[in-house]
Amino acid sequence: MTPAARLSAAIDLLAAVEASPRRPADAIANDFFRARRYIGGSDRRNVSERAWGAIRQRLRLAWHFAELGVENPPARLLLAGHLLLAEGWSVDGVDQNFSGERFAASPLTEAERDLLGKLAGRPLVLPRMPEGPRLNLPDWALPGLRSRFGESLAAEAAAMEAAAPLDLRANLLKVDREGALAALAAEGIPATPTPLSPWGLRIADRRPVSATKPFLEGLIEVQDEGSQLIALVTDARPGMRVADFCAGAAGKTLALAATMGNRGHIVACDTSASRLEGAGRRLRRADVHNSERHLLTSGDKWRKRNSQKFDRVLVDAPCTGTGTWRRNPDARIRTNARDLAELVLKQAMILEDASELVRPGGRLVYATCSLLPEEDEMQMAAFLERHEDFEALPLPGLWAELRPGLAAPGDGPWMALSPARHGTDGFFAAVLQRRPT
Ligand SMILES: C[S@@+](CC[C@H](N)C(=O)[O-])C[C@H]1O[C@@H](n2cnc3c(N)ncnc32)[C@H](O)[C@@H]1O
Repeated sequence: MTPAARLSAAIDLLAAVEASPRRPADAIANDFFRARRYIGGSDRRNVSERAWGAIRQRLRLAWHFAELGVENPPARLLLAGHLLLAEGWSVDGVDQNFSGERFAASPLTEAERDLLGKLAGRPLVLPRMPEGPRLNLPDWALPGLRSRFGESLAAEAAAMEAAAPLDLRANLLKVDREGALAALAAEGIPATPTPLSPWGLRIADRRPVSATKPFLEGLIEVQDEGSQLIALVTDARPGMRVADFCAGAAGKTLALAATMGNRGHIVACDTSASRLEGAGRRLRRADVHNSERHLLTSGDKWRKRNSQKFDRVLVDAPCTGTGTWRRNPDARIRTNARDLAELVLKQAMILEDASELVRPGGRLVYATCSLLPEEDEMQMAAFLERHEDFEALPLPGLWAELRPGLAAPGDGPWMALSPARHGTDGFFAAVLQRRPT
C-alpha cells in the first residue's frame, strides 16, 4: 500500500470505531481487517498503529478541535489532527497524502486546510487545558481518580498512557517459574520474573506468545501480574471448595486451580455461555482436572443448593475497567457516568448472590480492575454495612503469610494496585471472612 492508502485505511478504521462507540475498538479492528484480507501484515500494523494513536489521544484531539469551534470532528480530521499534533507532520505533508488519488483520502477542503493550519505547530498538551484532557482522563472518572490518587494523579495518569508489558503466569500444574523461563528462552524469548507474583514472568517488548511451544503446551498463560495477585490473595488451597463466581474465560480459575494443585473442587460460574465455552478450552490446555463450569441463569436453583458450601468465593466483578486503560485506551471514551452508576448497582447485586455461597469461616474475595473508589472501597464499606456476618481480613496480615518479606501492595485493609506504584494494571481486591457460627 502507498503511504496515502495506509492513511486512508486508518481513517476508515477510526470512522468504524467512532461509529460504534459502545463496542471495544479491538473487536472493531478485528472485523475491519477480516473484511479486508488484502491488507498485508506490515500495512495492517501501520494502519492500526495510526488509528490507535488517534484513539489514545481522542480526548485531547477533541479539546483542540472544540477550541477552534469544531465539535464532533469527523475521523479524517481527527486523524489529520493526530498527525499534526502527535506526530509532528506539516499541513503540506497531510495535504499531499489526502490526494484524492486511487485508494487515498479525498482532498482537504479549504476550510479543513485552514483549520489544520491553526493546529499545526501546537503541542498536543497545553498548560491551559482543563485537567481532563491535560491528563487524558475523561470527566466522568476524574472525581473518583482524584480522590483515589490525590497528589499522585498526574503520575498515575502518565503511567496509564505508557504501553503495558506482556505478563505471563507459569502454570504450576505443569512447570515451575524457572522451567517456564527456560522454555521461553529456548524459543528466543527473554523474560524476567515479576516482582510481586511468585508465578509471574514479564516480557518487555510485548511480542506475541500464542504460537509458541510453551503456550500451546499449557506451560504459560497470558495474565497481568495484578490479576495473578488476586488469585494469590484468594488463597485457594488443595482440597478446598472454591467458586469463581464471575469466571469469564477462566483467567483466575486457572490460577486458582494451580494453587489448589488440582485437588479439591472449583466451580467456574458466569452468566455468559460464550465466555464459559472459552473457559473450557483454556482449562483443558492447562490440564485442570478439578473444575466444573456452571452457567448462572435466572431462577437457577444451584445457588440455593450450594448455600454456605464454599471455602472461597471469588467475585471478579464486571467493572468500568479503569485499571486497564494502558491496554484498552478506547475504554476511556466508551464508558460514561451512567455505566459507572449501573455497574455499582450490579456489583452490589452480584455480591449479594455470591456471598450466600460462603461457609461460616470461609472467605469472600471481591475484586475489580477499577481504580474508582465507588466500585472498590465504597462498595466494600456498603457490603460490610449490610452484612454483619462478614468481617474484613486486612491485607497486611494475609500478605505477610503469602509473600513474607515483601511490602503489601495496598493502603489500609485492601489490595490496591496501580500502574505507577506497582507497574501492574489497576486492580482492587478485598478479602472478607464470614464469621464462624
Ligand atoms: C471482569 S470479568 C471476569 C474476568 C475473569 N474472571 C478472568 O479472570 O478472566 C466479569 C465477568 O462477570 C460476568 N458477569 C456479569 N454479570 C454477572 C452476574 N450477575 N453473575 C455472575 N457473573 C456475571 C461477565 O460475563 C464477565 O465474564
